[in-house]
Amino acid sequence: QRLSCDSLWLGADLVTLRDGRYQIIHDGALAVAEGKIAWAGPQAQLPAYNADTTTHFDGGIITPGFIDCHTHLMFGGDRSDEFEQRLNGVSYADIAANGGGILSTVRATRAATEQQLVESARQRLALLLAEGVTTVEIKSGYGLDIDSEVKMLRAIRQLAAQVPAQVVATCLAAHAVPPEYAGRADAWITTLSDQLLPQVAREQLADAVDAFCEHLAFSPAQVKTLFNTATQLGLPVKLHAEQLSALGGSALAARYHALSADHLEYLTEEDVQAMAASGTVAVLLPGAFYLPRETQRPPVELLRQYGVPMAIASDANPGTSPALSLRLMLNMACTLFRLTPEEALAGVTYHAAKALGQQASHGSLEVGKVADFVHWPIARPAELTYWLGGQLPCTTVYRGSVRHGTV
Ligand SMILES: O=C(O)CC[C@@H]1NC(=O)NC1=O
Ligand SMILES: [Fe+3]
Repeated sequence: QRLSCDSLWLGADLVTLRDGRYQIIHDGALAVAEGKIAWAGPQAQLPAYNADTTTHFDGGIITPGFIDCHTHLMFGGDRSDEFEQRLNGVSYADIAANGGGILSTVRATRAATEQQLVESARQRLALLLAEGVTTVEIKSGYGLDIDSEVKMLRAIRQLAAQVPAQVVATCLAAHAVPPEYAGRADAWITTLSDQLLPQVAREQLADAVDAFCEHLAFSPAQVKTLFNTATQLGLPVKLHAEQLSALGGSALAARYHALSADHLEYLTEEDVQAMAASGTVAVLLPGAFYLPRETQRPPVELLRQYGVPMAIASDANPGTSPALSLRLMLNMACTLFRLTPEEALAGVTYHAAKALGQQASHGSLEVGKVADFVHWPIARPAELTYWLGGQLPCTTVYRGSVRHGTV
C-alpha cells in the first residue's frame, strides 16, 4: 500500500533541532503533505511514497526555517545621519536636543502612508528572506499615537499577505513616551489600556503586546498596568527588559508568563530563576549590544545553568540595531556572547518559535510541524555561524512549496 504526499526532499543531512539540539539525521529524507512534515528520517527507512514532486539535493544540510522573533522592521526614514554625526563627535544629547533619536523615526513614521510603510519594510524583509528566514516578528512602536499605531499594525498585516514568510505582529505602543505626553507616561499607558489595546484585540491587529521597561521609557508599575489589560484581553505579552539597567522587568514579565523577555544585559540571578519557573524565553539581541558598543553582556552562563531557553534575533531597528542579517546575529551571538553554534542555531529556530508561542507548529523538523525549511550547500551546521557576513546561497521552502533561492 503506497502512501501519497505532495513532495519528497532527499540527498541532504537533516539538522532537525529536536529539543533544541542538532539531532542530525545523516542522508535524510523529508515527506511533505498539505504544508506539513509527514515524515522525517533516514532515506534508507523512507516508506514507499507516491509524491507529486521529488527534489534531490546534492549533499548539504537542511535546517528548520529561520525565525527572527524580534524586529522593528517597519519604520519611516532611517538614522544613518545620526550614525555619522556620532562618529564625527556629536553627542547623543546634542542629537536628541536637535530632535534626533527615536522621535525622529516617530516623525518619519507618522508622515509615511500605510503603503510607504509596507513597501520600505518589504525591501528590508527581502534581505532576511534571502537568508532563510521563514517567520519574522514585526513590532509597532514608532507611531506613538492611536491612529499611527493602528496604521503600523495594519501595514504589518498587509505585508504578511504579500510575502511567503509568516509575519507575526506585536503591539509595542509602549515603546517611548509620545512627545504629546512628555512627562505624562502614566497618561499614555492609560490611553493604551483604555483605547488602543481593546481595538487591537477586537480587530486582531496584533498577536502579542510588548513594552520597553527602562528608566527612559516605562517603569515596572506602568508595564504591570499594561500587562493587566493585555491579559484581560487575552493577548500574550513580551518585554524589552534589563537592556540598560536592572529594574526587575524580566521577573515581572515572568510573573505574567510572558512569551519572552528581550535584551537582558542586566539580568539578575533572581530574574533568571523567575524566567526558568515560568518558561519565559530569553531573547538575546547582539546587534543592539554591538552597534551602541555596550560592554555589559547578558549572563549566558546563568541562563544555561537554570535551563532558560535562549533565542537570538536581529532587533532590526533604525537606532540601535540597523541589522538586516540574522546570520550575522548568529555569529555575534557566538563571538560576543559566547553561545555555542548549536545554541545559536537553536536560538533562531526551536527557541525562537517558543518566543512567539509557536513551539507546537514551528522551529524543528518533526512530523506534524509546518514544512518551513532551508537547504544550505554546506558541510556542517557550524558554518552558518562561522562565515561572517555575505549571504550563503540557500533554498528556502515555505510550507513545503514556495521556494526562494536556487536548487
Ligand atoms: O532607537 C530606536 O529607534 C529603538 C531602540 C530600541 N528600542 C528599544 O526598546 N530598545 C532599543 O534598543
Ligand atoms: Fe527591540
